[in-house]
Amino acid sequence: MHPIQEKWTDILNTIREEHQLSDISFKTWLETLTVHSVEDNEVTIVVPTGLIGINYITNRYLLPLKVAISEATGEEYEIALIEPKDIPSETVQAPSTIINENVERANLNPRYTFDTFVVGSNNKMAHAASVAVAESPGEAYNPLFIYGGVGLGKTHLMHSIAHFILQKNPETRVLYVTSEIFTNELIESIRSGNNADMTMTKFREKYRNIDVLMIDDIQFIVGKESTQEEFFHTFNALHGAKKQIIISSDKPPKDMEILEDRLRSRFEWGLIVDISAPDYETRMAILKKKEELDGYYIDDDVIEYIAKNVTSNIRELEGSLNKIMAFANLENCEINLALAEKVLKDIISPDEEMRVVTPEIIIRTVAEHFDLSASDLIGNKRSSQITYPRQIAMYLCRQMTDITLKIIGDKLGGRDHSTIMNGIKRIEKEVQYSEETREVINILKKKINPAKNSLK
Ligand SMILES: Nc1ncnc2c1ncn2[C@@H]1O[C@H](COP(=O)(O)OP(=O)(O)OP(=O)(O)O)[C@@H](O)[C@H]1O
Repeated sequence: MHPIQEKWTDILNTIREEHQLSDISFKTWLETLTVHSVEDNEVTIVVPTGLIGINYITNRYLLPLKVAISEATGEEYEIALIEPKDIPSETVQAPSTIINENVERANLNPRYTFDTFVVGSNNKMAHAASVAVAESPGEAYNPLFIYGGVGLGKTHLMHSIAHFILQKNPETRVLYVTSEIFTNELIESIRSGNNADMTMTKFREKYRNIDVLMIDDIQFIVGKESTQEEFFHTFNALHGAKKQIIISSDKPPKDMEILEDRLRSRFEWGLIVDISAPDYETRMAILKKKEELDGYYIDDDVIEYIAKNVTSNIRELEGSLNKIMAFANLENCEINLALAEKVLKDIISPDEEMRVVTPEIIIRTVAEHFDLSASDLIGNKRSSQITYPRQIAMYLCRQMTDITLKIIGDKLGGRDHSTIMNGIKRIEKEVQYSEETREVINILKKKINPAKNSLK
């Protein structure tokens, strides 16, 4: 073993001490580095966070690394940073996170910290980019645009960034809002003139007088002209003043069809990272983390059963575990595989005979999937959070049952057949161009009729 490899931990710890690195910085950027080889005075170091990590380390830690290596060995070395994919035989540890116990802020979920975020192959880049932004808001990547499917951890990452920034500097003005809140406040300020709690001046003060703006689920401003217009000016004001902007969405800017081009191009100025569905190992790790955080003890076969069968949505993965715990508490019974199978039979039932699919099953399943109630879908509310699931229900009723448009309309709150037709057409179109919608449809079909629609 080369002396640099022997002394590697000490070299990293020297940098940590001399530069007074926080635990999260150290664990994300340095502790995960491994020395691949040392040849002709060049040290090749593997960076598990890929290109994001390589850029970040080059800017921040290259010199400290050179100095620490030269202090430890008495010789000067050049450094080459490579991605793990360039050394296929190497296994590299994923970056981990730290305990960060004391952060609790209004509007932020206290549990959504880097510490409780499990890093896996599905979110490694998004996590690394988030840590980089948390460490140097307004400098590293601006805006940071995080996209991915439903319930995959975008909000969790955004809150983690906010907690981290506030913990390091409690004076920082961090604002986290959903795009729905942004839109509602804008509407209120326009509608109410100067007599309201939220006048236009107050609205602009609120959104422009801050250091970090986080807008969750930006897809909901698509198609809303005045919201896009105001957001465009908010964006420019903040970005021009080097304030950090973090945006989440269910799809990348290029796939947001009716987004104004000038906004799309701004979203593409910084860094765009995605979060995909977790693999089996990550699902296991997330369940174990939850078990640890909630102080449960659950047999591995139960955890494995959930991880194997609930594959595409982390909210649902956690929900499955919660459901089992709640049932066991209520019934005061032991948590075992048989109980898990019983409690989760609506979600997971691979061996079940093909069930008869009814519109009621479809409506209930779609509502649950989107965290709504069946009466939301049947009712008259027309917000996009409800319209989209309602149209999905129309589409699935058409696809999975033999009933007529008229009966689908009756089941969905007495809607007429042209409304149903339009809803079905919209989803048919989305299925063609949106991978996201295709995925949602697949998941729902599997939930509605697991025996017929198995997912990988
Ligand atoms: N990598 C992870 N480690 C631990 N928990 C996770 C991870 N990813 C997601 N979760 C958990 O899954 C749940 C859903 O995550 P979150 O709300 O962040 O998803 P989202 O992508 O914002 O969803 P939506 O598209 O509905 O807004 C949360 O309870 C979150 O803590």
